[in-house]
Amino acid sequence: MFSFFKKKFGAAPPPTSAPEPVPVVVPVPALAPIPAAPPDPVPAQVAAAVPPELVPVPPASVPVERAPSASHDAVEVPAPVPVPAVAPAPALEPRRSWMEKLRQGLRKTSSSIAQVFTGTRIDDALYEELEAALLMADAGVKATEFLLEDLKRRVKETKTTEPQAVRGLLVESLAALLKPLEKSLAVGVHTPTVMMVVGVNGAGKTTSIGKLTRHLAEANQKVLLAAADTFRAAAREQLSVWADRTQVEIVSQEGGDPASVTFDAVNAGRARACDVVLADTAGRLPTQLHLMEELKKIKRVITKAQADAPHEVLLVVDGNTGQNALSQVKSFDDALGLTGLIVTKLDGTAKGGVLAAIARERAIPVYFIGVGEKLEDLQTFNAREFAQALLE
Ligand SMILES: Nc1nc2c(ncn2[C@@H]2O[C@H](COP(=O)(O)OP(=O)(O)OP(=O)(O)O)[C@@H](O)[C@H]2O)c(=O)[nH]1
Repeated sequence: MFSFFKKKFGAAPPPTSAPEPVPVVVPVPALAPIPAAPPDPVPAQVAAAVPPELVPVPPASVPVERAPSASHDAVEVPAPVPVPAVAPAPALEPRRSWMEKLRQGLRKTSSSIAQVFTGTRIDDALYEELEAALLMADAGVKATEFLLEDLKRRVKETKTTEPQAVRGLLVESLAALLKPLEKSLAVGVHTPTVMMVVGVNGAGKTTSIGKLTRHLAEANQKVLLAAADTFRAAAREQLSVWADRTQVEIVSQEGGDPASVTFDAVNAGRARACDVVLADTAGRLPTQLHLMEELKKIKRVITKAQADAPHEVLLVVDGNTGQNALSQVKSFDDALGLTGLIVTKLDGTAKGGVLAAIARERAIPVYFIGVGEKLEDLQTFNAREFAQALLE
């Protein structure tokens, strides 16, 4: 069973519309393995509709896991004791296969960097080659400068003399640079947690929402999807397919105002006691100012439906676009105030260095990275794993 975030309740929330934020979130930093078999028996018609790589899940009405709670009208609510999340048994095999996928996906980026360390001496030529390789990998000037400085310091401090050992030190430098991007997506503090997902056309928004919904449903979260891409029928259909597969509800409307669809969805999510409302928006370029205004309107309207929402504004970026992805991060962040990123399509890219550029120039948490179209190809971001996959 997946549990990359877990809710722990110290007490049941009061039945009013302004609940105290009693729930404590204990995020688990890494994804547990994908189960090889469905955890529960599922109706035949559901099983038949699900493609082989997906495991059917029980309906979304599965009760949310809550700790035994105090009485509703108890005046003194004991402070919730932060209970360590029940970490899944170390799932070495699946995580290892994820590392293999990541390594494979980043091979185009990593092979040119690996070349740098094939010589016998640590000299200016090595650092110059490394600089060129990092720039070619779209790490950007600032991150490249930072990494070179940091690496030279480590080489000096450790009195390293072997080029291959320098490679190991670069893993340390890169892992340290990327570390601030590492953060778990948490749900459970707000009911529902409202997430708005934005990005340019084809970045992988709908696919990522589908995968994320699946992970959430697996963690017994009741999810409602808002198809706020009201222009493209195919986008709504694509989201409906994911909703069917994951047995979650969807609010969708043909040709309507995306803000009003989202407003209805958030209200429905509140009325139906959903844990998460995920709004898929239409793809747009940051230069299409009227469409960026539309996104701002969707965000404002979400706040009207639920005063403290949206809790997450997630940008999905195509990692294969390198420095372009960085400029998207900056533009969408300036317009909307992003809370997290999902970086897709890191499979087969020569531009995997872009995460370093993001870390150095606009360090917005990367909740997930994607290396393919299958469910298991979207996983939590781990700085050290990424650095190792890229450089070792
Ligand atoms: N190789 C690869 N393909 C991916 C990944 N994530 C998504 N895709 C594919 O990218 C294509 C576009 O994905 P969508 O989810 O439709 O993108 P979108 O951002 O919702 O697109 P619009 O609705 O047009 O804005 C699909 O064919 C996905 O299967 C990934 O990590 N790797």
